[in-house]
Amino acid sequence: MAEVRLEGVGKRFGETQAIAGLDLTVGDGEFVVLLGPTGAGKTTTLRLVAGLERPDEGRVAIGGQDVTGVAPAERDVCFVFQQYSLYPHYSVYDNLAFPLRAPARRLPAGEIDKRVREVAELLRIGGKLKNRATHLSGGEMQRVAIGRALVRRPAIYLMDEPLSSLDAKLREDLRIELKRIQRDLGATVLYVTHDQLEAMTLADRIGVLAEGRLVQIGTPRAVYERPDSLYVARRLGSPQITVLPAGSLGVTRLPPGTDRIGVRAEDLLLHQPGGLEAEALTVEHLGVETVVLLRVGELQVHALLGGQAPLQAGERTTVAVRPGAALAFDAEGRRIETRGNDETREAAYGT
Ligand SMILES: Nc1ncnc2c1ncn2[C@@H]1O[C@H](COP(=O)(O)OP(=O)(O)OP(=O)(O)O)[C@@H](O)[C@H]1O
Repeated sequence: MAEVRLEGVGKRFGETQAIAGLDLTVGDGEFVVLLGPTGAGKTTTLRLVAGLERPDEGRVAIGGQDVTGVAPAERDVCFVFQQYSLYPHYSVYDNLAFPLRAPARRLPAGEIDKRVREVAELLRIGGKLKNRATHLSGGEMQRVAIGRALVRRPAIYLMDEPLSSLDAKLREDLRIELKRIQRDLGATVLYVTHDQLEAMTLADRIGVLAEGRLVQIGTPRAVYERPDSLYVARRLGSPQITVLPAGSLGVTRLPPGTDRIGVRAEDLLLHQPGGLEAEALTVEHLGVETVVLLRVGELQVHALLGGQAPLQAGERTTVAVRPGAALAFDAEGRRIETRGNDETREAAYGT
């Protein structure tokens, strides 16, 4: 595995500046997830690393070697796409073995067999090795597609929403497996997803893209708790952060220049003596937590309560923001950091 570095990379398609001034390093053995809305440049970033696109400016280095002008086949990368691309007439075994049988690799048959069986076990398709690829469920096919990448040991795995075509349960299982496998192999991964749960749980660092620019990169916790901007704050958190004019919801201790506040759903406390009058508009019981949409005067805010909260739609309650938990943003949507604020926040969470 190896470090991958993009320096000052720009890529334009006609009028569209898909990527601009991108500096990004994925450390050796690191799992970096790219997040961003559609068209932000996530796939283009992967394609630039793979060599499927040439940058207009800047350079790409893999393991310290400048590969900007190197053809995809000569780059030591492995791409996993959203949709499985298998050889339909081959068995699962042969699909998995295929990348290892390339003449250039010159791997002994015993070594190929060992790797295929190891990866098949990891992905729990060991019992299906003799099946034709077409005689598998969609989830099994995608496991084989991921397996075809994992049998190799490239400098970096590039994964473009590899789990998005799977059902929720399988997605969760494979997410956990993928993280374990990545740790075991010490693999370097650059991964694209729209799924913030995947981003939060898989990533060592999350990079947030906006219109081809990397607007923030950091650990999932740092990006969630200390987003640089409203744009980033809105990318993580379910339900989404509520953004309100400064002075809303009784939050008064705010730094100078605060234009809007952001309140995470888990930072709203219900049944608070002295809190603001509120009405529950909808109550969603999700098992481990309950999502409540509250009307507070003219405003609507989402609250997230632990467990099965004994609250019903139409019920009245009182609400307050956890002291120090509101995020402050200026008129341009940049977060204003104040020591006092962050200390209070830490005190509020006991961290
Ligand atoms: N081959 C191409 N020709 C023209 N425009 C392109 C091409 N590839 C990408 N683009 C444009 O570049 C921008 C970035 O595209 P990209 O596919 O990287 O976004 P993305 O963040 O991966 O989006 P999504 O989440 O929808 O996959 C978009 O505006 C897209 O329309």
